[in-house]
Amino acid sequence: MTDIRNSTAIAIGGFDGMHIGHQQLFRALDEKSTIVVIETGYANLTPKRERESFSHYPLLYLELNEIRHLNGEEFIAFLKDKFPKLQKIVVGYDFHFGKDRKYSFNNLKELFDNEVVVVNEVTLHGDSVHSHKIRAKLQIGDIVGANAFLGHNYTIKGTLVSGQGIGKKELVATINLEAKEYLMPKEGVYVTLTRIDDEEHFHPSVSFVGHRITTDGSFALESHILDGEVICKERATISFVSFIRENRKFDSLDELKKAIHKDIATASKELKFLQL
Ligand SMILES: Cc1cc2nc3c(=O)[nH]c(=O)nc-3n(C[C@H](O)[C@H](O)[C@H](O)COP(=O)(O)O)c2cc1C
Ligand SMILES: Nc1ncnc2c1ncn2[C@@H]1O[C@H](COP(=O)(O)OP(=O)(O)O)[C@@H](O)[C@H]1O
Repeated sequence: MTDIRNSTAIAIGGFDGMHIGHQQLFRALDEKSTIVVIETGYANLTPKRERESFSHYPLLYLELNEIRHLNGEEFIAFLKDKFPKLQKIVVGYDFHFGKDRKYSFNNLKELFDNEVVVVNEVTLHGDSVHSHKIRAKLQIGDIVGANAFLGHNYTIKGTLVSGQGIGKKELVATINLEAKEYLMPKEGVYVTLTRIDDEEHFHPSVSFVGHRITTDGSFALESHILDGEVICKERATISFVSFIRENRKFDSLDELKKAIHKDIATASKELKFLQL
């Protein structure tokens, strides 16, 4: 296993999302590098250790409370203690640290006796890429926009829970998931790809996020697999591709069923098109 104490370069930030702005920082790292994650407790795009799926560098997690009181000199000393061979610190143009976020990259440059790389603002179509903007896009169902900022599909890993038991009998079979640590996209129906347990591949799927206002009104995150019956034992991963329609209250299960079949046709068509 890599010993992170041998790292010669680090990138620092919150890194919720591991979006294209963050990826730009990682490009400035060297072979022996570590990503230093400052945990604020608000990460809900790539909560906890999910950030690890989006980089091959090891990650060191620091609680914000551990470092928020440090002044510039103390912060550098803290980093040097963790990384005795440190030669390069990589941060973005808006990186701040210390009490009241008082210190910026300028202070790092003044105080660190080696290289400080400051990555310029990463934008997409003139819009600055940030985690809070990705959250805002997901909350209005703009999956395509969120995915473009992320540089990958928005992905939720959930644990299997039981549903109401009417899906399979009266509608279509679904895998019901719980994923409390993630930001839920706007309520509605989505074209998705779903990975079951530890399978290596994703299945084409259509997913519902929201309160089942037509049936029992409870909240659900559920995925219907399009390429045949599957058995899910413990968990599944939903990768969001695009938004199909809003959540609706139907007058009967029959009408809901018709709508679901239309959703299935939409998702199949879009995913076939993507695979071409
Ligand atoms: C593709 C799809 C679309 C759905 N759309 C709606 C909807 O618009 N309104 C709603 O109340 N429930 C919707 N549902 C959720 C169903 O109400 C739910 O699957 C049904 O209540 C069965 O739940 P169960 O799996 O817990 O038995 C949708 C489910 C799927 C798979
Ligand atoms: N759009 C961007 N362009 C360049 N650097 C960025 C961008 N977004 C974040 N960074 C840098 O990445 C690191 C992590 O930032 P963080 O505050 O966690 O991201 P966000 O602003 O997306 O929540 C910081 O060093 C920050 O300056």
